[in-house]
Amino acid sequence: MKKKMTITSIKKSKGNKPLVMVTAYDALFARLIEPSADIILVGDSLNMSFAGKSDTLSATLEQMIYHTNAVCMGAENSFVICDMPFGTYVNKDDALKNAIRVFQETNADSVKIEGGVDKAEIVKHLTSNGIAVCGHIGLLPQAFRSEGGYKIKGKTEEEKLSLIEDAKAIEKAGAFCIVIEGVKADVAKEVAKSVDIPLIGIGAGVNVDGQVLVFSDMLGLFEEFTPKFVKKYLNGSTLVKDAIKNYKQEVETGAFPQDIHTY
Ligand SMILES: Nc1nc(=O)c2c([nH]1)NC[C@@H]1CN(c3ccc(C(=O)N[C@@H](CCC(=O)O)C(=O)O)cc3)CN21
Ligand SMILES: CC(C)C(=O)C(=O)O
Ligand SMILES: [Mg+2]
Repeated sequence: MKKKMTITSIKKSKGNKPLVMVTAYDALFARLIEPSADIILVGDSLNMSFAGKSDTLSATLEQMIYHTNAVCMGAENSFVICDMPFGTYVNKDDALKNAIRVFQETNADSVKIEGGVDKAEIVKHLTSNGIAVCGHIGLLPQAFRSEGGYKIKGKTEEEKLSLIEDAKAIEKAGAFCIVIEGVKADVAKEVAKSVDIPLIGIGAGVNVDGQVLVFSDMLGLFEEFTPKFVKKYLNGSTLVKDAIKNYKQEVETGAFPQDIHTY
């Protein structure tokens, strides 16, 4: 059986072994992902990939708690991180109240918060009250509407310096790791070198301390869009559609059910 990672072992992995993070939204997939993943992220991307919405902004705390419970049921030996959804950490009191709900109502090991220098005080308030926090810097999906799209970061010297400041501020606030999303690879490499906690990349190149992908993207199940950073390790949608088509044919021709499926 797999040994569950801890805050300490995750921190120690920096410079030793890349961390493997995958999202999951339910017990079924969490169980399939658990053997290979170091960390399972219950991402608010579930609002798109599970609930069919066009961005993450309308995900609710109740939804995140529901899905986190399902994931924890399927992956009892995995370190589980629950994304704090949009609007649930606008100030430190709200953030703590809502993160405590996640800790009391699920078995999550940590929460994730989007933002850098501007969120450092909130991160500090959570970590000093017993909530382990994973940061998230660079492209922030919850800023989709305010920024008018998903914008790759680190394209200017100014952006590079501000990413380094973000990482340092989140580290100083007590976070044990940081997701860095949609950042030029050479810049992400420098950001990773500027802190002692692991930086887990998504669309941030290979010179970081780990990688995260959305499971439905990497399994080729999500057809709405495919960011450049996604590699499809399975032709999921083709396999599923072909299987259902096969079932349809067998139902319509009477080839299914056979004797072995019949009482
Ligand atoms: N299924 C899924 N996968 C994800 O990776 C993901 C979600 N959902 N939902 C939340 C956010 C949104 N993410 C996204 C979505 C789109 C792009 C995208 O279209 N990127 C463009 C580049 C944009 C630019 O150049 O500024 C691309 O071509 O990759 C990136 C990240 C990452 N997250
Ligand atoms: C893309 C990952 C890092 C995420 O935040 C999510 O799945 O919601
Ligand atoms: Mg997210």
